Amino acid sequence: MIKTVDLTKKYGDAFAIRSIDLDLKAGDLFGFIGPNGAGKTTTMRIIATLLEPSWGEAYVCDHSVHTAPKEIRRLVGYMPDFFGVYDDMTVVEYLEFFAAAYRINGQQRRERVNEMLEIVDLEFKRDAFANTLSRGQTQRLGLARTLLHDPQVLLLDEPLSGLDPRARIEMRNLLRKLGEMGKTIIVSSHILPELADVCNKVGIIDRGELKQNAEVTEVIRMVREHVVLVIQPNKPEQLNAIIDLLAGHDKVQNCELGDAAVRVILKPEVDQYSELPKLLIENNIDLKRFSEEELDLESAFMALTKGTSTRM
Ligand SMILES: Nc1ncnc2c1ncn2[C@@H]1O[C@H](COP(=O)(O)OP(=O)(O)OP(=O)(O)O)[C@@H](O)[C@H]1O
Repeated sequence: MIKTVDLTKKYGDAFAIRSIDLDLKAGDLFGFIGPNGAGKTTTMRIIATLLEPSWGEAYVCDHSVHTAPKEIRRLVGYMPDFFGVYDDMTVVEYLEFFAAAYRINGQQRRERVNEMLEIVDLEFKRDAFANTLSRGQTQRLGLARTLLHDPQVLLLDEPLSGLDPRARIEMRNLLRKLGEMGKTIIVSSHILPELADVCNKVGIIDRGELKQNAEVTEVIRMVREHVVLVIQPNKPEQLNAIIDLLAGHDKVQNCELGDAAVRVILKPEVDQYSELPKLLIENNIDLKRFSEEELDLESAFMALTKGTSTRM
């Protein structure tokens, strides 16, 4: 769906981006994370055919930005980080104006605009002046505008920035919904946790270079060399008995006593451990919880990118 090869943009002697390789499939939701000035906007503007690379290639659905920019523009919806709304237009008029620019006319235009308002949950503001919307509502209006021509690919530059926590949750849910609709989405942010639970792939860009680019599940796997079990008995007085039973086991590296549970770190490469719960039950441990500890994406990335810019 989106592919870039050795994509590079220089301004004078300075590299805005350097040799960026991306490969995104239909339905991918790619979190493009990096500090201010890292090169996110530059990359997205090149894919959107708004900026020419110094060298390298970018393809959308196998169309090259060099040879088929018109085709790409039909396939891509780009939402810049800042965009203006017109003072004297209502929400509906604003969307109708842009729908007309996409040559969507008549009854189809009205239907399309209504559909977009429903997707971004702005029907209740349809007759409000666009410049009276909150920041979150304005971002959703921008997204509705970006979706008007039903693009397969969405490039969203910092859609969560400046939103309050509630608006952020709403926008994240909206991103999920668009992912479920099968769109391929690149969404940028300078804050990792904002995107951690929405995306299936994540890349970290820093000073123009892509430092990490992987499936979210892969990142977690790379970081997690050891399976960590969380074992909680119904009766806290059995915590020590759990440690006594497991500490010397040949699959167990270490046990840590917590307030209500024991964390059991297995030896590297051990991922089969069915004998452990059996052992506990045979020794009359009354188990409330026996599960693998979940690792969140932020911790995973922090572990992987030690030494990367601290500006994030
Ligand atoms: N027209 C330009 N002339 C010179 N340098 C530029 C130009 N546009 C961008 N740059 C530089 O290229 C680098 C990448 O900028 P870019 O806007 O892509 O970063 P970004 O990751 O999108 O940052 P932000 O989150 O602040 O938008 C920056 O160092 C920026 O100063």
